[in-house]
Amino acid sequence: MSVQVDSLTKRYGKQLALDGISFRAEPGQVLGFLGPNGAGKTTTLKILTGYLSQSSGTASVAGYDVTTHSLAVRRSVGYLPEHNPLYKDMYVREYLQFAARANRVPDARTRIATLIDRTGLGREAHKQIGALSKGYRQRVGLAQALLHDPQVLILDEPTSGLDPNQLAEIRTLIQELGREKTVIFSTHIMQEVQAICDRVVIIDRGRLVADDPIERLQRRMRGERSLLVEFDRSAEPADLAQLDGVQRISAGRSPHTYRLHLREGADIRAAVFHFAVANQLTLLTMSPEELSVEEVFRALTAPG
Ligand SMILES: Nc1ncnc2c1ncn2[C@@H]1O[C@H](COP(=O)(O)OP(=O)(O)OP(=O)(O)O)[C@@H](O)[C@H]1O
Repeated sequence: MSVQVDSLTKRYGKQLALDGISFRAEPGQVLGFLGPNGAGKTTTLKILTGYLSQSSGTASVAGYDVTTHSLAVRRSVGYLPEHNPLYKDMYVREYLQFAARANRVPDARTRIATLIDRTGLGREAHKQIGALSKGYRQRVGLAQALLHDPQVLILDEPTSGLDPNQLAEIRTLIQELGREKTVIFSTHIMQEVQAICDRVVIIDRGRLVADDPIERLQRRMRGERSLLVEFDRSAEPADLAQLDGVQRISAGRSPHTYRLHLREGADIRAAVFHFAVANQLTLLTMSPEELSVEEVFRALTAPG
């Protein structure tokens, strides 16, 4: 197991920012670390990279405890912080050479050339960092995080503020990196998690609310599955609610459209058809709806 977190808590003065979270991440996996603003994502990632100490609980990276073996942890982990601090007046190549020296990266020249290519920095590599767009600065941060070829890559909101093209490229890169390394990245963009993660950990107000493979998370919420039906005329919602397997009814967006919220495993398609015939209605649409990861996330992290 390359990342192991057990009952981690963190207090900032009186505030409990992390309230006993535990999770694991394995090599060859992209783990999405999801949560609304202030959930505790950055706090967790800083503890994992040895930049912050926990109040209680344990965490280890590549088999090294973050408290007792922080140097070995830093050697095993590549970290892209949320506000990627770069020296703006340095040139890209110069900056990476400087970072490589600081980390005693062997054969730095070749390594830097490989990473400039890998992170798509080629066209911009001759520029000063201050002259780069946000997306290219993120690439410099990624290249830096990868310099010492770490087993574990920890990226704090690596895609925030990128345009759609840059977003697609960085996501592809993260996915590729996930094949060889353990990648943990934080985001509050649900579609991103759906697009590139194998697994998702969701935290909310310092507590873990889900830790599942993407498909399992969706399956877990299937108790809330619904069927959208549309007739040519109004139906009586109270009669529809009588159908076996229906938990409740809500109105659809267009007239004569109803959303039937179903019990887990219920299949009521035939019953809806018979209902239409018995009530002399014409059935125009019948479509099953499944919750997206976004809806699952909202359901799990709703205030209150
Ligand atoms: N240095 C600090 N001192 C006091 N409170 C802090 C400190 N850092 C974070 N917090 C608080 O701890 C909680 C968790 O913050 P954290 O930055 O880990 O959340 P996050 O999930 O990364 O949020 P975001 O998505 O907004 O970046 C927040 O309520 C925040 O205000």
